[in-house]
Amino acid sequence: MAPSYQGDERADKAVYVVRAEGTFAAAHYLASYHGKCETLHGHNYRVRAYAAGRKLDEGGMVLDFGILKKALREVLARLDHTNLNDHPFFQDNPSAERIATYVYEEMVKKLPGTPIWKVEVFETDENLAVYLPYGDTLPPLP
Ligand SMILES: Nc1nc2c(c(=O)[nH]1)N=C([C@H](O)[C@H](O)COP(=O)(O)OP(=O)(O)OP(=O)(O)O)CN2
Ligand SMILES: [Zn+2]
Repeated sequence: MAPSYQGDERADKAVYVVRAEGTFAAAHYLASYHGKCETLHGHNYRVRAYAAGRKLDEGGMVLDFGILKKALREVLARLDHTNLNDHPFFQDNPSAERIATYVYEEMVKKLPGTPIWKVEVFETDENLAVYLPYGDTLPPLP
């Protein structure tokens, strides 16, 4: 059955979003921070990556969850049980924001051409950083 909006202006704007989630455990400290986070400690990070698209394939999918999940888990596996301060990308301040940026950059390398909309990094259940590479717009969608 055709979507109910077919033929009106929403047909050009409608977007599908799919999300994958993964976790990793890592140590870090924030070298430029003045407080308890400047000493070495650890987190169980939860990371969500979102991909977007306007069109569904013949299987009715914008992107197979499995493809997104595999890429995310491969990226997170490289961070799991490491000291994030050893990783040059984080410049001795592995904030949740920098981790979100890193995950985005690595996801784009693994899934070229797949529009990654945003990456969320939960340091704890309460502490969340979000990276929106295209700000308040969507990435270019095919
Ligand atoms: N914008 C950001 N702020 C902070 C980050 C960050 O990545 N981005 N990170 C930290 C520290 O990593 C710290 O471990 C977590 O912060 P904080 O909430 O202060 O500490 P707790 O999780 O232990 O929470 P309590 O409420 O104090 O128990 C700091 N800021
Ligand atoms: Zn921390």
